[in-house]
Amino acid sequence: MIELTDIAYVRSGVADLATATEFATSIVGLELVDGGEPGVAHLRADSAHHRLALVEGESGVIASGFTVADEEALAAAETALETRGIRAARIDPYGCRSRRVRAGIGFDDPFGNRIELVAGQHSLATPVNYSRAAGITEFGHLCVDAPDVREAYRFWSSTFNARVSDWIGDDACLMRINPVHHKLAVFAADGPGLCHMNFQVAAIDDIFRSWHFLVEQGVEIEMGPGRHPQSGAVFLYFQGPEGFTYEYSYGVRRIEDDATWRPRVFDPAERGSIDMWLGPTSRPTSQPQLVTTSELPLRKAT
Ligand SMILES: CC(C)C(=O)/C=C/C(C(=O)O)=C(/O)C(=O)O
Ligand SMILES: [Fe+2]
Repeated sequence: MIELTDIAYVRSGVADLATATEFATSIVGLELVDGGEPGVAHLRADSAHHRLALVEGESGVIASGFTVADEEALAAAETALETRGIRAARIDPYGCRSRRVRAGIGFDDPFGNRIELVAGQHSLATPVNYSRAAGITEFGHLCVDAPDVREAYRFWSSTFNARVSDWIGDDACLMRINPVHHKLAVFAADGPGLCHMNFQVAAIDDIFRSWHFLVEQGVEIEMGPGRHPQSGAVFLYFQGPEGFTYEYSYGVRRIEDDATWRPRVFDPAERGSIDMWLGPTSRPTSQPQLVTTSELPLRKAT
């Protein structure tokens, strides 16, 4: 069993880096960190060096990153994956520098989502200089796509320390790797992709303040404000450039007593199973998975 200690980052390919970066800063509120790497924008949300890396090139998600404890754990994970017939490749030194990690490996999950495990993710000591007062406190969760959500859960729970917190029928599986209700979700879709990337905000007021701001800016609101009955979080989903969906949420449930938690199965046909406030619901737009890692050639960091 491979122990994931946290979610690390999302790496996304964008055809128009300037527009995607402008959106991630001025609209979402992330800080643009000077990564010293032409063609890559590193966006910070919390103490980690970055949580979102936008890489100029083909449009689509490149990888979803998770941390493991250290380099020994990473080597053990590589062996464990290979034992299961999953070929994991080391991320080269330039790739590690770009990701601000000491070491990492990449592999495809059974549905074609590119997953990276990393050790030694860099932190920054200075407070985050948010580009807009959106109230962001941290990278909350990420959500990938798969055609068979139950099979995806079998993969995540048998390979990693991921446990289901709740199901939305066979449409979604919400998984935890620590007491937070979910750090990883899998949504049903025809193929692999990134359904959305979530940032937690400090207060319910931040959700509603951002809602007005986003509407004023002409941003497409995909869903919300509403409240998910699974995590109890108040949410707002909105669409960034090139089909990248962002979510803000506030008030996610923590499952402190792991042993007694029983996952619930919500019926997606029930009005209210997605939004307890009964607002209009829609499935967030996904960014498709890039089949080839088209971010190459990686340029040498200065
Ligand atoms: C939009 C999906 C179907 C949904 O309802 C997701 C639930 C939650 C939650 O309970 O907080 C998420 O944020 C999520 O899985 O992304
Ligand atoms: Fe979410």
